[in-house]
Amino acid sequence: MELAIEATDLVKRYGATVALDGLTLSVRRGEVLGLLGPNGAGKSTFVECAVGLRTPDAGTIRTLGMQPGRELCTRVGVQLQHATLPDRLRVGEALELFAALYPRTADPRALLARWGLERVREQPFGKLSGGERQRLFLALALLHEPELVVLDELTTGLDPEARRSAWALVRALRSEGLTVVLVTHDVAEAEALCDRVAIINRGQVLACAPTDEFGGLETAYFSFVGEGEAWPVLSAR
Ligand SMILES: Nc1ncnc2c1ncn2[C@@H]1O[C@H](COP(=O)(O)OP(=O)(O)OP(=O)(O)O)[C@@H](O)[C@H]1O
Repeated sequence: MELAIEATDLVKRYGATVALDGLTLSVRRGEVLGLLGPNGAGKSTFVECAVGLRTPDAGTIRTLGMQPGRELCTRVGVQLQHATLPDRLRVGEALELFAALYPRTADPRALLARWGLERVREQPFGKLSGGERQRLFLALALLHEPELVVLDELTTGLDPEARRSAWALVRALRSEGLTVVLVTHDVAEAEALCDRVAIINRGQVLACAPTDEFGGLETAYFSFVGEGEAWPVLSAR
């Protein structure tokens, strides 16, 4: 079976914090793989290592058959959790700017149409809604027609309608044969979109299986991860 990402015994430390603690995980070509785990589990660190934005301290990782690095950037699209753009940059300008970085791209106008961004083409980034920003980052991640796309908390902060349309977009990418790594906190989202799910905690993969084999992902998630810290119950009054 062809693998899009193959990581073995990855370790990544930030000072005293161990973000990845011997993480082993494979992503198959053409699948939507969900990475599910609590805050600080190491999900973002893993995808950053996979696309070459961070270098692991130990272990091995290959993405699309290559050592992650600069050469990967034409083959991988990334929508990162904390991505931002200058407030005054217009949507159309952002696409043109990014298009200039790649030797070959999709037609930016077609992308604007596909992601419902034509109406806000002249809008500066700072004036876009949360959903429009997410769609712009998706369009930018797909501009160079990558083989693998990493979506880190794609739907966080989106209203239910925008979330539904983001889900439809992920399904469309899958049907086009792209490999998608979807980082999420949302069990329902993982259940709805992912072929397989990896449950990650404390820098390790606790379970990785086809989504329907978990027999109720939410129950499985809590049995692997635990209930976590209890939050104080706030009075409604
Ligand atoms: N640049 C950094 N410097 C120091 N510590 C970091 C850095 N990035 C991440 N960490 C720490 O590494 C651990 C893993 O973080 P990471 O962002 O990979 O987790 P995550 O699963 O993506 O979390 P979240 O769901 O909250 O985004 C956390 O303890 C985090 O505080």
